[in-house]
Amino acid sequence: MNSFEIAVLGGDGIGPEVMEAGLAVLEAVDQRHKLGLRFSSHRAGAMAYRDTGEDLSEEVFARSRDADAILLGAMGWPGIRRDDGTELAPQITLRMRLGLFGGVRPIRAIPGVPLPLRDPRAAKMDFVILRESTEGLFFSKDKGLITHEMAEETLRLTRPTSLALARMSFELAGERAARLGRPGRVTLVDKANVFRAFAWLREVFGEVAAEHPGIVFDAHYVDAMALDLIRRPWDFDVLPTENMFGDILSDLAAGLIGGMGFAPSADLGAEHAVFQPSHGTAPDIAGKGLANPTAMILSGAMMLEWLALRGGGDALRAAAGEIRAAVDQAFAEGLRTPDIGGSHGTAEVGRRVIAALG
Ligand SMILES: NC(=O)C1=CN([C@@H]2O[C@H](COP(=O)(O)OP(=O)(O)OC[C@H]3O[C@@H](n4cnc5c(N)ncnc54)[C@H](O)[C@@H]3O)[C@@H](O)[C@H]2O)C=CC1
Ligand SMILES: CC(C)CC(=O)C(=O)O
Ligand SMILES: [Mg+2]
Repeated sequence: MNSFEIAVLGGDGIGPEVMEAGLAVLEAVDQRHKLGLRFSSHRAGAMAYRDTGEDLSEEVFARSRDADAILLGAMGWPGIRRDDGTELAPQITLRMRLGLFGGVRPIRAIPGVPLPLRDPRAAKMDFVILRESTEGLFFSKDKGLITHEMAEETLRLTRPTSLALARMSFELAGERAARLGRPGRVTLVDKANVFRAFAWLREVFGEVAAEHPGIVFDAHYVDAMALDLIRRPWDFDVLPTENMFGDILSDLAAGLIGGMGFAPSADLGAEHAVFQPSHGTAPDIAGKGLANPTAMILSGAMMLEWLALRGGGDALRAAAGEIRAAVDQAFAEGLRTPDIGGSHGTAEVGRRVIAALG
């Protein structure tokens, strides 16, 4: 029987709250399908830093690196800062140290969840932001030149990472085209009208596009994309983009499907992967049992699919599909979290999704 060691980093604020519901769902599918999931929890984040002086100790890093996959809640807390004034962000450290360049952030309208856009086509929204997560403007983290007179941060793109991102984009578009029965399309989101780095990135993507003639390739400026994600989000498929652009657009896109509580993510590298909601620690609702754990639950499903691709077998893929179907069914049957005007709290979401698993 397979056995998968999953490192669990609940983190801060609503992180551990949504993690509890996410783990309950994973344990339920594990029991049914005998997936061999073994969870070990570790402390990391802003509160760990406050209490121990380390936000991600070498020991926790090593246990996470050596696990088959990492589940992360959310980390950081506005009041807990480093000496330079920035917040603790061990999730960025994990992305950088484990080479998790591919930030996969799917945006899918869940049937029954009220959407802010009134156009009926909004119910068909199903696209993926592919946020490069180790370079771009975030490359400059802790390296910026800050003096009394100026502050300078640097955006860097490298050829190996850009090629890897392009390949991931076209592979994802190919898989989605086969699954959704529609032509695949990769739309690079950049600012090539102003920065040569992005004109260069278009060329790198063009090289990979030439190897995938069945997939449409085009590019869109990021400011226009912010507009079009509000105006016609149903027209898009796979949207690779630079780290900072992806960070911003993925929150905007989460707003299109009901809020941060519905937006899962996976940070993928060649060897390692972190699965976490796109949201943060939500200090405004932390500790009240109000957080919507759907994003965490769906991130767990993404983890099962990734383990399946790494030789884990079809049971994992089936379990991921069951989780997604159970989430859809629970909302279709009236589950309503506080972020969409309902009153069903974090634990209730977990219970209803588990009940919908059948
Ligand atoms: N990956 C991570 O661990 C991330 C960590 N952060 C950190 O989290 C802290 C708070 O950041 P914010 O800018 O407030 O972003 P946030 O994502 O925590 O919250 C933004 C808004 O979305 C709501 N929200 C977020 N998750 C929700 C959920 N599951 N259910 C219902 N509502 C939800 C919050 O209540 C808030 O109104 C900061 O310290 C930030 O650095 C922020 C983003 C991602
Ligand atoms: C600390 C942040 C960079 C995390 C974040 O906003 C994200 O992962 O989207
Ligand atoms: Mg973000």
